[in-house]
Amino acid sequence: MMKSLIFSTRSPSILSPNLVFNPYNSLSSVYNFVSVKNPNFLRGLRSRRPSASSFCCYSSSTDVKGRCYQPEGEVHVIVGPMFAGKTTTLLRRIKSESSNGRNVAVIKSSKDTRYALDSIVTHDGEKLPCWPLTALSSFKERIGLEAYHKLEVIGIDEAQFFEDLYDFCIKAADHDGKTVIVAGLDGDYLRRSFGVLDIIPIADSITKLKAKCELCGKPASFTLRKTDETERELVAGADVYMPVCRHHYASGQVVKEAARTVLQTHTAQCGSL
Ligand SMILES: Nc1ncnc2c1ncn2[C@@H]1O[C@H](COP(=O)(O)OP(=O)(O)O)[C@@H](O)[C@H]1O
Ligand SMILES: Cc1cn([C@H]2C[C@H](O)[C@@H](COP(=O)(O)O)O2)c(=O)[nH]c1=O
Repeated sequence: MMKSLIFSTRSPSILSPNLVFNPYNSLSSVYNFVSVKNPNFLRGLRSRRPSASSFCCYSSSTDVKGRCYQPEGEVHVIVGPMFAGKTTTLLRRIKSESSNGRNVAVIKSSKDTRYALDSIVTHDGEKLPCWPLTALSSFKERIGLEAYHKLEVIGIDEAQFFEDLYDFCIKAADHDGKTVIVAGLDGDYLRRSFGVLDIIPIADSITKLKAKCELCGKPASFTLRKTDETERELVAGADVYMPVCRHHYASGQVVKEAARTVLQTHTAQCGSL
């Protein structure tokens, strides 16, 4: 069973498998108890000023005086090559939002099976429970409508693998008032746009992180695939990929090309014997 998918860094007292109490919540008691499918659901609304005094709409929240308002959504994007700290940054931002009393949930592409199925895991082993999904469109149904409405921050990791990223972010931020924090690769191993760039026009902030070039130690903005596989999507880690600087990306591609030519010539020669 899926566990701990909406969470807080504070320890909640779980009253029943479906009912969780957040002792840190300072708002009226009506907000303290939330029944959801997930046992680790935790309430906590950050005090936010209502953008309009009293209207109720599809995904409204309620302020301390019980007035309905539509919170303003945001989209924040974290990109960079592999090993740059994208997941680490996402994880910290989510933890910080949670510590500030906001309801958070994290999603990752179910294609990423490298370290764990239902957690986002950094290359250093830090982890956080998440919803592994094939499509973002299924999130609302999976989490349940009530829990979705109460959610304030949604983190998305391995975002390059979601085809419906743009539509989801528009809906979540513009219509449902969620803060969406997206982490993923901006470019593939050929340095071609890898999906996440689609949401730049709807983003409030963009952070491009750098890794460390594995060949010279300089800042690395690109991911070099060490193997000969040519499919775009190839889930793997340091066995297949390495972060490199511009110089070593270019020379790495040249070396790969030369190796391929040598191999092809050799195969052809063997075949003609
Ligand atoms: N070649 C490597 N193999 C394994 N871990 C690495 C390598 N290069 C850097 N790291 C570690 O990975 C961390 C970043 O992990 P993570 O946040 O999961 O990155 P990203 O999500 O951008 O791939 C770095 O702080 C570093 O300690
Ligand atoms: C460059 C590149 C990467 N991938 C895959 C490899 C990994 O499974 C993820 C990226 O993981 P990270 O959290 O950023 O380390 O994406 C791919 O499928 N195709 C590529 O070109």
